Amino acid sequence: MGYRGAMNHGLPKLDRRQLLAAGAALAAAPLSYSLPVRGQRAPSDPVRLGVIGYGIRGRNLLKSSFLPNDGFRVTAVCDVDETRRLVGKALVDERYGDDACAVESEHGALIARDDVDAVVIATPDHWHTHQILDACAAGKDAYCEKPLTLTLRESQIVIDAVRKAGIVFQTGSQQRSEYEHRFVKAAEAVRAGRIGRVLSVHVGVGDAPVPCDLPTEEMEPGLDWDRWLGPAPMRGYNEILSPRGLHGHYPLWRKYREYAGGGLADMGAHHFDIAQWALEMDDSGPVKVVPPRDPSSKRGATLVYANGVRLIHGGPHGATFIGEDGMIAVDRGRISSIPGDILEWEPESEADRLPRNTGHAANWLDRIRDRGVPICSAEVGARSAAICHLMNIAYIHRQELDWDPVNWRFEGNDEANAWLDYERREGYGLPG
Ligand SMILES: NC(=O)C1=CN([C@@H]2O[C@H](COP(=O)(O)OP(=O)(O)OC[C@H]3O[C@@H](n4cnc5c(N)ncnc54)[C@H](OP(=O)(O)O)[C@@H]3O)[C@@H](O)[C@H]2O)C=CC1
Ligand SMILES: O=C1CO[C@H](CO)[C@@H](O)[C@@H]1O
Repeated sequence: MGYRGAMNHGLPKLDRRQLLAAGAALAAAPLSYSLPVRGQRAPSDPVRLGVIGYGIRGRNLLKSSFLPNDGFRVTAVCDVDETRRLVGKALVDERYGDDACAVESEHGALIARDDVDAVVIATPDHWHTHQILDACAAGKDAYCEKPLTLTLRESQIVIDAVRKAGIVFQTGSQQRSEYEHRFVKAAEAVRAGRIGRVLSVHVGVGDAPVPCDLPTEEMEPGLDWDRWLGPAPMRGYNEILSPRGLHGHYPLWRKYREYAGGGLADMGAHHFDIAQWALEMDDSGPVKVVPPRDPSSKRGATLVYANGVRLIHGGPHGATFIGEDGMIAVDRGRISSIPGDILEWEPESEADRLPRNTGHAANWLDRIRDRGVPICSAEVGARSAAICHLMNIAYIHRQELDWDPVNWRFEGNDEANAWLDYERREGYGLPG
């Protein structure tokens, strides 16, 4: 087909008079008219999903959130490991009673598929930003696991890219939607001043990451190790990073700096996220980074907000809010307060209530349908991840730093601005 035909999109040829008449008719058409997106699909049709990364989280998300929800139809699964993508396909096909689920070994091919409207990204953290940027470039809505990014620079870039692409984006920080809304209740109460002026928030999560020093092991066939590494430095395979077979544990790539932010970011992405929400800092962040006084300490790093509130790494698991008039402690299975009646309260107006979603994936689906903003937008996720990165920088570099959450820079410290990102493998540069 020649160039002219390729641009014709199958429309009948019209002469100038017919074109003018068609233009006038369009101008008179109701403003609510919108062109069909991706074929002729109705808004109520199931959203066709492609899943990138079928590890423990990809599997659990499919089983608990996406396959049971008729608003989604999973059409393709991608994993760098052949066994895993085939097992993913089998799970999907069993659910729908057919053999239709496609498998892809490369996420770009999955994103480009015509039968994929939106993607779920459940790969290790070092891949998130690249896969989000590819979803943005294709204009496909995305749900990406936490921590949304691996570096501060990535956070800034992801916010910008998602905004420009106009995709409906949900970060997988499901504490804002699930766990019987305990975190919603805590955030609502802090925001309403139930503990008085907030003094500090203590977040009990794991350690900062360490450089990867694992020995090289022999690899099973069927794994594209080069793609597993992606932007991270080239190194040999090790089963700790990419366990063989269908494992039932959370792999420990989480511990290593090249791929993740340690235990601190792994659960910190959830609990710092709740702190940011309760402090109404979703579109901003702290302005100071303070390392612990003891240079060998693995707890005590502190971020200070412009209003003086201190966010401290350490304390009971979950998030503990200390205010002038009381405290609230919250984790997935518990919520408590001192005095005890702080939580026996309902917001006075609807404006003070935070949403009680039926589920985190369901919230994404609702917003895909009305093209609204999900509860954990890219900015929310990227800024909560940024808290983890700032905390980790406090442990790794042990310097007091001034942070500018608007311009994403350390103020007056060029050395620190070199820590905004890490050295990526060739071919994995970031835009800008
Ligand atoms: N919100 C929550 O509650 C939870 C969130 N998570 C998050 O989910 C993400 C995944 O974690 P988890 O499932 O534990 O990790 P896993 O290592 O179990 O799963 C990741 C999967 O992605 C595959 N993979 C790696 N690189 C690529 C790539 N470029 N393209 C496609 N597939 C790839 C891996 O392959 P291979 O088989 O070779 O390793 C693996 O199968 C993380 O960001 C984690 O923080 C995790 C648990 C719970
Ligand atoms: O919620 C979660 C449960 O634990 C996992 C392993 O630490 C985390 O990765 C995850 O985000």
